[in-house]
Amino acid sequence: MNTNGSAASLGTSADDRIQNERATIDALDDQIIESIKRRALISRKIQQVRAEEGGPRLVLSREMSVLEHYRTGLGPVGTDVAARILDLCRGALHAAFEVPAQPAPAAEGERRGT
Ligand SMILES: C=C(O[C@@H]1C=C(C(=O)O)C=C[C@H]1O)C(=O)O
Repeated sequence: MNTNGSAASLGTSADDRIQNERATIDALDDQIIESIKRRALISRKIQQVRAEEGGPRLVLSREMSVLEHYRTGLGPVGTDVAARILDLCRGALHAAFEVPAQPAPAAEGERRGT
């Protein structure tokens, strides 16, 4: 098995083409990752503004139109993609990237050593 995932050895030009295309894929993946992070930050700002005004953090009707947007763009699988992205924007991404790992505060009895 070579680095291109093929047991047969490919010609140099095929190898080069694959490496070039993979560089493009990696660059596109970087853009997708950055876009998801940026989306999550903006989504969180909107959720915070609404919460500060006493509203709900999440709005189902808006989420339905986001799902529909992805379904229109990507077909049925777009709904799954959108669902995962919405999930990340509800907090999973912030939890993974921004909340420093801290030990849970000690319970009352533990602090007193009782
Ligand atoms: C960002 C918003 O708030 C929440 C997050 C959404 C999102 O990440 O797209 C959509 C609806 C809301 O549940 C919004 O209302 O636009």
